[in-house]
Amino acid sequence: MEYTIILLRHGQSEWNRDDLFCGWVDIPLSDKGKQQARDSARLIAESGLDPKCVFTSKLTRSCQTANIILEQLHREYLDVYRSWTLNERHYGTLQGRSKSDVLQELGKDRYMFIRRAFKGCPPLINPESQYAAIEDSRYEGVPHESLPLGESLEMVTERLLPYFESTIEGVLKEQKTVLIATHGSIMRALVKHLYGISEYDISEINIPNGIPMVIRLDESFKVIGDYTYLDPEVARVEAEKVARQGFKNHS
Ligand SMILES: O=C(O)[C@H](O)COP(=O)(O)O
Repeated sequence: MEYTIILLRHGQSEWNRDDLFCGWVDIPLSDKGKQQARDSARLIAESGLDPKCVFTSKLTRSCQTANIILEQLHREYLDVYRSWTLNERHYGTLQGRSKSDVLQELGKDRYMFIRRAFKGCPPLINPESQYAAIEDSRYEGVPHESLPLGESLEMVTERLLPYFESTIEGVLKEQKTVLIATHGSIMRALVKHLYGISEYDISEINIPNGIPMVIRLDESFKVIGDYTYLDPEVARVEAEKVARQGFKNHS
């Protein structure tokens, strides 16, 4: 028995386009992001993969990405599961700030430590701030102390894995192929966990918007081979652009 996860970072959001830290702020897809979602659907259809259900975060950009794909695949009837544990990492006080301003203020080492080190955590935001983004009816029922005010990739991993192991693995067992439309930090946390990537090596991995990644698992949910992108060349170029965000002439 083999299981397949199609793992996808949402299409470009308006704040990705404008180079702002986004995190839990609920920003929609840009026009380019909507096109990337349509392109993802085409790549999935061409690959012959046939997802039987979908997971998204509670953030609009991941829901929009999944909706566009389901529409393009004529699969709008599929079950969709949404969880806050698939949200982007909370970027604390950096949410809403320009990446190049933060780079200038903190310097390259600190900026890259916060963005990419496994234990790099942004300064926690005041829950009263307009950009804290946790006081929202979509998080009703989530214990208040579970909602983050700033997270490292390590903290993201701690909130993601219980959901992955309890819910996603259970659904995978029944459905065999699932699509997870989510965020860059969730993808980094998941590939680190599944492929046993070191803390050092994960800091070098950047995830492009809107290019499906395929992960194959055996019956005990161990990975088979390496992960692949459905468009490896575009994924490589776009991942490099993500790495350079905030730096001059990054795009
Ligand atoms: O939340 C954000 O700003 C991005 O989606 C992820 O940003 P990063 O690539 O700087 O971690």
